[in-house]
Amino acid sequence: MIIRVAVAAIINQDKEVLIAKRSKDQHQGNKWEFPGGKVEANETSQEALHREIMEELGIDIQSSSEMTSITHEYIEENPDNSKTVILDVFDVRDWRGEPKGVEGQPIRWVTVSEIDDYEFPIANVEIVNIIKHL
Ligand SMILES: Nc1nc2c([nH]c(=O)n2[C@H]2C[C@H](O)[C@@H](COP(=O)(O)OP(=O)(O)OP(=O)(O)O)O2)c(=O)[nH]1
Ligand SMILES: [Mg+2]
Repeated sequence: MIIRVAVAAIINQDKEVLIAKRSKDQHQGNKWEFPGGKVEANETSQEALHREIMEELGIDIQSSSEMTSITHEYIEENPDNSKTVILDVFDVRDWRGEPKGVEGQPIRWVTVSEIDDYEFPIANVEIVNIIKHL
């Protein structure tokens, strides 16, 4: 199974990035993530980004730019559970509203020097690296 995911690196004026905690029942549960979700059929990644970020954080993205795209294969013990994710990552600096964990998920603004204190899915290594060098 291959799934495309739209992901936001939301960065504020203090250069902090917004992270959210995945629930224990989700794939890669209990890890921190950059908010986002699956791209649906008949939707571009950028459209999915705007939709998911409104659903998850209640904010309206005003503009976003492509940051990177990462393909990663998660291999599970049960091969039926293995999946390849394509993470289309966007740099987001401009939005309307105040982010909230709309789905009850903990959210945090973290600085580049704090980011290594959080555990992310392995596919996120390159994203974290890019953010550190912005
Ligand atoms: N949102 C997000 N997903 C990530 C990141 N890193 C990473 O490997 N993933 C993986 C985990 C999941 O397999 C997939 C994203 O799915 P998701 O669970 O966020 O999708 P969704 O918001 O549509 O939610 P759901 O209702 O299906 O749970 O991508 C990340 O930083 N953010
Ligand atoms: Mg999601």
